Amino acid sequence: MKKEVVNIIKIGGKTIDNEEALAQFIKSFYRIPGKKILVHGGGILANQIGEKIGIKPNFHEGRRITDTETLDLITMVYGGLVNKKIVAKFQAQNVNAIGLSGADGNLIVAKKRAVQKIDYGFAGDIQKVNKDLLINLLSQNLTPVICPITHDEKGQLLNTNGDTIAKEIACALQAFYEVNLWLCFDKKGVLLNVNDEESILPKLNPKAYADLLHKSLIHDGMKPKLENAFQALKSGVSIIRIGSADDIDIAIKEENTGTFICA
Ligand SMILES: Nc1ncnc2c1ncn2[C@@H]1O[C@H](COP(=O)(O)OP(=O)(O)O)[C@@H](O)[C@H]1O
Ligand SMILES: CC(=O)N[C@@H](CCC(=O)OP(=O)(O)O)C(=O)O
Repeated sequence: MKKEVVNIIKIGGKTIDNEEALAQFIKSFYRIPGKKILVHGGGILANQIGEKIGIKPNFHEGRRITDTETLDLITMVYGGLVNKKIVAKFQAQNVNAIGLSGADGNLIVAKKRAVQKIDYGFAGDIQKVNKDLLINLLSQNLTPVICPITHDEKGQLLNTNGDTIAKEIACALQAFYEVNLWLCFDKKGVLLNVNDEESILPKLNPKAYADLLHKSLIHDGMKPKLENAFQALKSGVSIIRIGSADDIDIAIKEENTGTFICA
């Protein structure tokens, strides 16, 4: 029997930080047919608000190092400001959205990352996704809007990369739905030259990715994004695309846009 489609879309900090881009994205999201889940980041806003109150951002290979103060900051920014603003904007479009962190409904259980070469602080590695909760919410025509915060079931909140959350949700749901995973960011796709928007790679397979890594053409947040995309591919997620949140309208019309992740 053909499975129903669920679109899992992640938007990043640069879309959230731009009122116009966010409004446009929300309008386009409304037009995507079928069931939908939105995962959002908010890294830029967390950096900006942090700077104002004396909390400096600290990253290693695109992943934030999260001390106690930073954890409080990101809980307020991702779980409060960003999540609730997006939910309200959806309600204005008649999309009945429900905002969740990984602690709500025990949605995402994670383990604090063990200190190895780098101490990432309160960063969570996902152990379990409550797929039954998501299936239940989707069946009631609710649209989950998920912020990048997880918990350890012992009362500790943890910071988890938004692309990783979207990937883990995609993997957890792929046995029940035909999952389309869209990792949206500020550029048109994976670029051969990060300074040239026209150098977009329409397709990327693991071998070509290894080659790009070897040539140091992938850095910052693109590294975790692509690692997540290839893990989703391995787990059997049907369609994985990396592209601009501005181009989601084109993508809905089935026109080629962004970078397709393929085997
Ligand atoms: N080869 C590449 N193609 C496109 N972007 C790249 C590439 N290598 C590094 N990047 C950088 O990665 C960024 C995306 O990662 P990130 O900022 O974490 O995204 P987001 O927070 O929007 O999900 C891009 O804005 C770009 O600066
Ligand atoms: C552990 C880790 O890196 N967490 C990310 C979560 C937010 C995120 O993914 O936001 P963007 O998509 O806007 O980058 C962070 O705090 O930056």
